[in-house]
Amino acid sequence: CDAQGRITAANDAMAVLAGVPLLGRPLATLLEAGSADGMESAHARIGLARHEEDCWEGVLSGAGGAMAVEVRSRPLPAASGEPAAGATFVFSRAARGAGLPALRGTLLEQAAVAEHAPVGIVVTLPHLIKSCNPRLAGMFGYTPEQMVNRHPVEMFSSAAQYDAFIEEAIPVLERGGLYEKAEIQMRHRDGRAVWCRIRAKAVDMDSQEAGIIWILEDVTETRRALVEVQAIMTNATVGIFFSRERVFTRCNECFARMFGYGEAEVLGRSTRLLYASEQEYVELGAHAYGVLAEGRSFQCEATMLRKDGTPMWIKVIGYAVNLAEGDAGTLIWMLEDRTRQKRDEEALRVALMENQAILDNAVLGIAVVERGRTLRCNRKMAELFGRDFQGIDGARVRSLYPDAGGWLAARDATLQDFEAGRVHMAEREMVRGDGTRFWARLSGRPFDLDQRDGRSVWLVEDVTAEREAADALRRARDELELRVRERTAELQAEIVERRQAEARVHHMAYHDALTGLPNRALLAERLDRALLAARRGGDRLALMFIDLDRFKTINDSLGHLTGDHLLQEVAQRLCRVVRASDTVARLGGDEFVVLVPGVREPGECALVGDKIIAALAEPVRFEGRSLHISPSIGICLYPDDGADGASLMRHADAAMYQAKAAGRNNYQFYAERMSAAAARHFELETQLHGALARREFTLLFQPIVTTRERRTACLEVLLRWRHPQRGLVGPDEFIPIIEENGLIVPIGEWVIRHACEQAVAWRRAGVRAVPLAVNLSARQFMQRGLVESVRRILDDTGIDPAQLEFEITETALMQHGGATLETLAQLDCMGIRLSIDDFGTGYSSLAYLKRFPVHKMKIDRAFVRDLETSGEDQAIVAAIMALAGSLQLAAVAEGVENAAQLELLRRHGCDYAQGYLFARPLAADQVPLLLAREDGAAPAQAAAARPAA
Ligand SMILES: Nc1nc2c(ncn2[C@@H]2O[C@@H]3COP(=O)(O)O[C@H]4[C@@H](O)[C@H](n5cnc6c(=O)[nH]c(N)nc65)O[C@@H]4COP(=O)(O)O[C@H]3[C@H]2O)c(=O)[nH]1
Repeated sequence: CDAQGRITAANDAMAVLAGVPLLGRPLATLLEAGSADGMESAHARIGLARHEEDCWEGVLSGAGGAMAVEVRSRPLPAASGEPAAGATFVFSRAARGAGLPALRGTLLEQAAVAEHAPVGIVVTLPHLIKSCNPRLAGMFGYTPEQMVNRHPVEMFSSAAQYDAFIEEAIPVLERGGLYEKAEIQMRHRDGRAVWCRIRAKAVDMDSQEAGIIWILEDVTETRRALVEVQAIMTNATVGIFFSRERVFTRCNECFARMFGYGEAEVLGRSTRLLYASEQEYVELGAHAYGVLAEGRSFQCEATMLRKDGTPMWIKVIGYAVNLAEGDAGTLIWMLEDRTRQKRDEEALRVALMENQAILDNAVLGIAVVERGRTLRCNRKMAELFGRDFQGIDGARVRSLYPDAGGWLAARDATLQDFEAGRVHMAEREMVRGDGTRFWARLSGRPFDLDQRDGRSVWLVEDVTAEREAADALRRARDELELRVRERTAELQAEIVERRQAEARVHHMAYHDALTGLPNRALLAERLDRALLAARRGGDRLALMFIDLDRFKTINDSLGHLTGDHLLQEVAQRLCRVVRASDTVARLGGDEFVVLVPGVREPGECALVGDKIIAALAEPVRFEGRSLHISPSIGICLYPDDGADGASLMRHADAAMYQAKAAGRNNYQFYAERMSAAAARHFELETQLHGALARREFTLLFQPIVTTRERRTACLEVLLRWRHPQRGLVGPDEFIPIIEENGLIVPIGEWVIRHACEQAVAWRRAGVRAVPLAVNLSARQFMQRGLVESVRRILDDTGIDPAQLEFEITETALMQHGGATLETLAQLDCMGIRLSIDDFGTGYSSLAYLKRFPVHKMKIDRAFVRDLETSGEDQAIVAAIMALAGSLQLAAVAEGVENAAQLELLRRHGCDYAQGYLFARPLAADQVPLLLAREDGAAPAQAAAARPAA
């Protein structure tokens, strides 16, 4: 027995005594309780007999029944202080009285044992089977009777094998020893192999006839099982090892490979070498043995070490082979290297954890949806929808939409995309748990594109703020665009305005503000261009200088408004009569210029001149008045009259003055001599300015006489300019100039004053009182302060207003209608007489004439000059006389130079006449002489008749 009391070896006699398999069996189980003190008793005895032999009696309960035995025990040697490794026990039947009955009893017992022994027992004589028990006969397919006297060789595979066996066994047996063979292949009657373990002993060393007793144990099955186990062990893909008391007893190749040990390297060593620490070793052992002791298999996973120290994750399964043997039993361990799986699992676990972490920390809502329900979603999703995790998990997707319409639209669009194998992306309005809405950007895709109605994963992002920001941005952009558009429009308007302003400025710079006609600057440009073209083309061009006759009078008397209107009208008419290629320009005042390029011959210019005169002949109607205007036109030609613009302008101007001198309302072509006249004109104009102050003016007096008596009825006051170099200058030469430049007003006033003073002087000198007729130019007449000025002169001089007459030309009278009437009325009121000068040259309105408080009309010299030869003039004179008669006006004929004229005038009933026939204009000192002559009296003192001034 070993230290635990298990039988480790037994001899055949013992086997016969016991009649049961002994190996591994606790010895105590053979000893009847009470009689042999059981196992404890055996142990105790082994312990007591640690170092000494013992002898005791007990009862052996074997297969054949209870048997009194005497037991001698002897401990196996052990190191000092160590418990015994085991003990040998020698059982012998207790000698309870010797004698035949006892022997017979013994034989019977032995026979019974043999009969029931589970092992084969055979007694052989040399080469002959003497007897055998049924077990043995059965093992080889015979009955015991058939076995007796057979040659043992029949149980061997071959004679040679038999011989070798005998040769091996007999020497041992002959020495009295116990022959043992663990395994030998023998032959069944039917030829199949029977594997046996054999033990043999000579029955009696001294008697060969006693034979040899062989005990054969059929180990065929055991062996097959062992082979099978070995095959399993060899081919297993898991590591397998057997242990006993935590010591390796066996291991397979796989185990050796797994742990890096050679197979033989581990056998006999403690399984501790598999563990990293003592603690792990102890803990796993404690745990495993607890489970195994209950008859259950033990399973666990543990870290174990390879030989080289690398750890492995091992799945461990342990079985106890023989529970009855307790801790000393054999354990089978199967070890599976799950390191890689473990690693994979760990990686998977980490991946899952990472996934979870990603899901949990994702800034997007993430949900897995199947059949309209959320299967799973992350924390952000719950946050987005304001619903707890449980609430949203498994929620109907429909409930995340504010209404059925929104949900159906989303669902249909999703299906469409999924069916087309596309990811569905959209922004939709969704609803939170509390009912509030928000805009979400959704991105969904099916897990498996082949199963479109299967699971899908959705990413959800709250884009409300983003949309609001985008909206705000859009609005801001729209607003900005609007502002930009507005500003652009403003800028464009500004640019247009600026351009217009520039154009206006440009226009203003080059055009006359009143009429819109080109001004002097533009005219100069165009003239230069036209000259260039004419020079190149060898053409002629004409420059026509137009001055409006008596315009200044109209302007001063009727106001600028009327003057402006008149100028505008003239401008329009001029434009109408010229060609588009011609230029009509206004130089200022009443001066216009027409530039006519491409003139072939001077006759063309005459045609233009006629057209202009005709166009202006038509009166201009303005504020109830008919304004009569006429032009004086000077024409010059390039290259005939000048080669450059300046000289052409000068010459046209000169021609214009010539036209004025020629009685106005006509045109004159430039001639060389005109330049001299014009030069003279300018010279006079300059010199006239200081003439009054220099007392260069003087008055002449021309009598107006009665046609019958030729007696002076009146004296016309005629102005002369005593020019320092030129001598006396006639009014026809300078009156137009001072009318133009306005000096007529102060000079005219001087004339009235001086005439009155002269009249007073004559009065004082006793000269006959003859009324003085003073010419009033239109401009003078229309001057606002005229009446006051005359009144002042009357007051200052003390002249009798009845001694004063004013002569006003017909044209001047007719031009100014209502205002004229008022002035005339005021003068009439003051007692001053009025006469119409140059009657017949203007366009008198009878209606006006009737209303004017005039007393005389003077028949223009033009009608008198050829009176005696011109029937036409006579008819005119007759008509004027008839008119004067019907208006009860006195008529005065001017320019009567001969008696025939006088005669005719008389005949026509003209009472008064003026002309060289009677007297030329006289100096003041000659008047008293004339009057005295007429009166037939001595003339008054001329010196005394000079006015005081
Ligand atoms: N050939 C010819 N001429 C004759 C004859 N009898 C008189 N005359 C001229 O005829 C003009 C008559 O004066 P008017 O018709 O009022 O024409 C005047 C008058 O309209 C104007 N005038 C003269 N003095 C003044 C004045 O003090 N003030 C204004 N406003 N005009 C004046 O100047 C015009 C010319 O004056 P005058 O040169 O002095 O010329 C005078 C006179 O010398 C004649 O038989 N034959």
